[in-house]
Amino acid sequence: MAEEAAQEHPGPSAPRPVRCIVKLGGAAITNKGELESINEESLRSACAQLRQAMSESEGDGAPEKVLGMDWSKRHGDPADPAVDAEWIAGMAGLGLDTNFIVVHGAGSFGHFQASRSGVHKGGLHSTLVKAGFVATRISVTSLNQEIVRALAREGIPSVGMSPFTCGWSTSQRKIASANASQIIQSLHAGFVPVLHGDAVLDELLDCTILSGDVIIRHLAQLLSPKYVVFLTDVHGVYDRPPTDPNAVLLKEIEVDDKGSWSIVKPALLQGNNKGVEISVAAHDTTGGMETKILEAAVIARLGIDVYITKAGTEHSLRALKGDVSSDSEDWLGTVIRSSK
Ligand SMILES: Nc1ncnc2c1ncn2[C@@H]1O[C@H](COP(=O)(O)OP(=O)(O)OP(=O)(O)O)[C@@H](O)[C@H]1O
Ligand SMILES: C=C(C)CCOP(=O)(O)O
Repeated sequence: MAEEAAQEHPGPSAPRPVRCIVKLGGAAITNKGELESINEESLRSACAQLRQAMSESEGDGAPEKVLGMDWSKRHGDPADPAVDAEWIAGMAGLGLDTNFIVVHGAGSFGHFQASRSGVHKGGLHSTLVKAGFVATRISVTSLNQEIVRALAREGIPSVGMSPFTCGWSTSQRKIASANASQIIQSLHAGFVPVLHGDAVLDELLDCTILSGDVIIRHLAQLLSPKYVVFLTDVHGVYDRPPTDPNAVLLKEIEVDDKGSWSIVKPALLQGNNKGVEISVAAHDTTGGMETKILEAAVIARLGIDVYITKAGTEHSLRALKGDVSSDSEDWLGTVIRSSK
């Protein structure tokens, strides 16, 4: 099935517009250089900021009591988890606008297994690829479980959803089938769906890796969120890899109706048509920052603003709240928007 055809059947209609689709980038929430290692502080702060962005109360300064929803025993915990049943029974509601979708990347989970076995290139007749497919899914779904638990500890009613088990598939790496009805029903029921980049079946290649960035673009086309946020480990898109001390942060990029993009801010780079220089880690199977920019441009062309910024900063909190206007000089990140 062609990608366009896949988009014609989103399933039941969404009750109200999705407020935000957010990518928790693998580079931010994991230690990318260390196999299967979560950056606990970054994950905790991203989840706390998501809660703040969802909070319906203005806040009188007093810390809100959080209804923790992770009632499972954590590895190494001596005691059973505490469940404050009396307090829960007296609660009127969660006080959260949960109309968000979270998608996370793989970081140091999944990419390593996929690149070692070549899952992204396909060929399930090879035992190595088959084993790598299984290993990639074990790795990335274990990260998904940890992220769902971290969100649940912040009182966010999150539910994990894997593209592979929801029946999503590709054809030559492009989304061919991606039924979103379960996502829409979950939103409708007040849950926050938590998807992730995944290993999926491919009509022509047998299998491939579907990036979280591509999933976000697809969901944005289907559900028209008010804005999209990519949280990662750098402040945004630079004119060259940010490891270069002369790299300049691109603060605003415009996308025209043909999909071509141009730098608006900083003014000194306006009209620069040399493009952006990007480096991608050797074990990255989905194209790194390059994929993100391409997918972000498609989203922006729909008239949906995209914010790319660093997780765990005041700038990420503002982005999650949708509080970034075109004249926000003090906001650090890249805004990608339509020129119209
Ligand atoms: N021109 C550039 N501008 C910004 N970042 C760049 C550029 N070139 C390379 N990078 C690198 O891209 C990385 C972020 O992209 P990456 O795809 O790894 O992010 P992510 O979405 O957080 O991770 P994942 O794909 O694992 O979910 C940064 O660590 C940065 O060093
Ligand atoms: C299983 C894998 C490797 C998913 C990759 O997703 P991404 O990190 O969002 O590109």
